[in-house]
Amino acid sequence: MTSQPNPEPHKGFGDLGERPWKAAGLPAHPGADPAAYGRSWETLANALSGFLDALAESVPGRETVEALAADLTTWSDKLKPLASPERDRVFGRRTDLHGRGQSMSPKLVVIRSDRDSVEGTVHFGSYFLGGNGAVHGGAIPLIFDEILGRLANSADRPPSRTAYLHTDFRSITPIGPDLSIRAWFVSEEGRKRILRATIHHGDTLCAEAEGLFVALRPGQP
Ligand SMILES: CCCCCCCC/C=C\CCCCCCCC(=O)SCCNC(=O)CCNC(=O)[C@H](O)C(C)(C)COP(=O)(O)OP(=O)(O)OC[C@H]1O[C@@H](n2cnc3c(N)ncnc32)[C@H](O)[C@@H]1OP(=O)(O)O
Repeated sequence: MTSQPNPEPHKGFGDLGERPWKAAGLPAHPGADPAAYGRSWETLANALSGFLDALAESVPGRETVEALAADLTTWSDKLKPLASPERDRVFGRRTDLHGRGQSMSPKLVVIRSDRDSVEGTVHFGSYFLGGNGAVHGGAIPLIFDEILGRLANSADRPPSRTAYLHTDFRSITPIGPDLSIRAWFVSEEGRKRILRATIHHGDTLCAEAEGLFVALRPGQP
């Protein structure tokens, strides 16, 4: 399987657009216009991730904790009235940005992608600490589902969902450094797409995964 690298690899990588909703038989929906935000949504997503890392690392005094809780509550109260249906939301839907404009999984920086494979870097901040400098064992399948799921749904393929995701933890995945991440198609037969991925720190294999993604039948959520 060979194809040309995408010159702007993160732009639209795994962008499902309206396909999931169409597959589920829902009408097209305008959604939020990413262009309306300029770079500000990216700045917000970076600030949010940076905040979570700083909070995870800090040992603040009681006054700071109380002030922070009050500030966060003020922002939640401002945002709650702006809640919108899933298809209109921006958080996690900005596939034109590295990291999709969200903080739930670490930022995936796509360096190269084509129809059947993708390569990039991932960096786990302190927010994703399990213990003793190693990434939490649940955060690793999270980034594997992200990269495999996006690749499985790339290049105008009909939307699919993860049926299984098998992860092998080969050595600790360190918090802090940029790690190399790679994913590729193994096979694509009927509705079944099998893909694999690896995470390396330098030459050390940290973790590897295999996922089965099954294309949704019409009306499947
Ligand atoms: C659509 C996405 C919408 C997102 C839109 C937002 C845009 C944001 C942009 C970017 C996002 C980033 C990207 C992330 C992507 C992440 C994706 C996920 O994590 S999805 C959440 C976790 N997964 C579930 O919740 C699935 C729950 N399970 C199901 O819904 C069904 O089980 C499903 C659809 C997977 C299959 O069910 P059946 O009834 O349609 O099909 P059957 O007949 O069971 O299976 C078909 C074939 O697959 C095999 N199969 C199914 N499950 C298997 C398994 N666990 N192990 C082995 N084989 C399995 C079967 O044996 C069968 O094979 P034979 O045709 O007989 O050869």
